Amino acid sequence: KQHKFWETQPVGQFKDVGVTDLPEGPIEPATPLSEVKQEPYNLPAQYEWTTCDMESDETCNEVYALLKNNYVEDDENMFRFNYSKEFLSWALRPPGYYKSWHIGVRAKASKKLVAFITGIPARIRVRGEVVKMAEVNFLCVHKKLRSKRLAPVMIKEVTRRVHLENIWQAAYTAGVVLPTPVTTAQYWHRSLNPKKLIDVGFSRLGARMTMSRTIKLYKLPDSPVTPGFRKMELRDVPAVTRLLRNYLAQFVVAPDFDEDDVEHWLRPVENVIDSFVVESPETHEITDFCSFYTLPSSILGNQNYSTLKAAYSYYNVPTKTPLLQLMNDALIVAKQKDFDVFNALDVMFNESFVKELKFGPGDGQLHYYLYNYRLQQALRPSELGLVLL
Ligand SMILES: CCCCCCCCCCCCCC(=O)CSCCNC(=O)CCNC(=O)[C@H](O)C(C)(C)COP(=O)(O)OP(=O)(O)OC[C@H]1O[C@@H](n2cnc3c(N)ncnc32)[C@H](O)[C@@H]1OP(=O)(O)O
Ligand SMILES: CCOC(=O)c1cnc2ccc(OC)cc2c1SCCC#N
Repeated sequence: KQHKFWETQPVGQFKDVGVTDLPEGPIEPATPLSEVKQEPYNLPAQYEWTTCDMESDETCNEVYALLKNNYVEDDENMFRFNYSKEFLSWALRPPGYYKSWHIGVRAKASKKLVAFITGIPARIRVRGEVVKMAEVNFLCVHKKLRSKRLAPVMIKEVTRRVHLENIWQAAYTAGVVLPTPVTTAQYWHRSLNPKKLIDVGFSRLGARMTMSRTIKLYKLPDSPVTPGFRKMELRDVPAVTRLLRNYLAQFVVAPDFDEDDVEHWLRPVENVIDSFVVESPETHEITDFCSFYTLPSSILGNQNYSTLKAAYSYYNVPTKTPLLQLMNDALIVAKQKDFDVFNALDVMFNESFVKELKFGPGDGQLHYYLYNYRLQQALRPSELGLVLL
């Protein structure tokens, strides 16, 4: 397969797969800031760059609408991600974020937003090295402007703006295969509202199964079973940071979260992120943690439903409570909050609970990528401790 753009980029190339004497680490060296292209890349004449101020409600609305109508769909065009405005504001404004990395393209005549790409700063540990990276996400070109080679220009422009901040690596995921995945994860889905999932055509009634039997199969208790299971609060940030840093240390690639990161990424935000701790009733020690984020999808072409309410497993840290029990409590609270499905990737130790908790394997895969950083060999998903939004 010809990758005319990606063959020009400092990423693992398919021709190098299997070559093991290449050194692990940056593929190209950092360059002096004076050598970074100072002016934006050229766009086709009728388009212009714009920086999207995600603190502006109006701009947030434009970004929301572009993604709602033009962002990722599954292969059967059954769903399209419908990130909420408050989710986008949360996802794009972590500690130390750069407005200049929220990049849009407008049609000069209509001023309509027609394309988008974002970066946020992150400290990612790769084996023993903590590397400053950009996490690149929300790459989107309006459906009417596809296959015009706009994406490579968007990617080069975000790369240029990241370079201007003296950052030379990036992390990103995609459903498509590009040069060259560091690992490939599989989605797993746990029905919470089986009737709706069958009605939209995602799930099918099992052989010799009635609807009532299916509903009973996925039934969950009304409340969590773990004593001391409660919503995370601001005062839990130091304890959760300790738990999480210790747990993520066992993975080859993982975020290097400090307390400010934990306060932003893991503190509950209604309709965006839900997180829970287990506080021992005896010692009041925080022993476990679990979290999931809210990412609805538009349901394309169904008479009865327009939106799928999906929860996505985020970071979970079991130390005293078995992971199986902790995740079952996460399912219980997700059901309480009226989610239709609970999704998880087979990263970290997620493989250990999916089957027993009645997840089914998805048919989509999520490929993880590093930009300008070579790993000697691909990872198993269980070696990955990174969840991108
Ligand atoms: C040091 C800092 C570095 C920062 C940068 C790091 C890298 C960040 C990389 C970005 C990470 C984003 C992560 C992220 O956002 C999460 S993955 C979600 C991506 N977005 C969507 O799928 C939304 C719906 N699709 C679209 O909007 C368009 O189809 C897009 C815009 C996807 C492509 O627009 P198009 O009109 O369909 O296509 P052309 O413009 O004609 O361009 C074709 C070229 O684009 C390559 N392509 C296609 N999909 C890609 C994808 N998902 N990543 C990277 N490259 C992708 C493709 O291989 C080909 O190159 P090749 O000829 O070499 O094969
Ligand atoms: C019911 C299970 O499927 C999904 O939750 C879902 C929802 N919306 C999507 C939008 C775009 C999309 O494009 C790949 C997939 C979905 C999926 S399956 C993969 C995500 C997970 N888990």
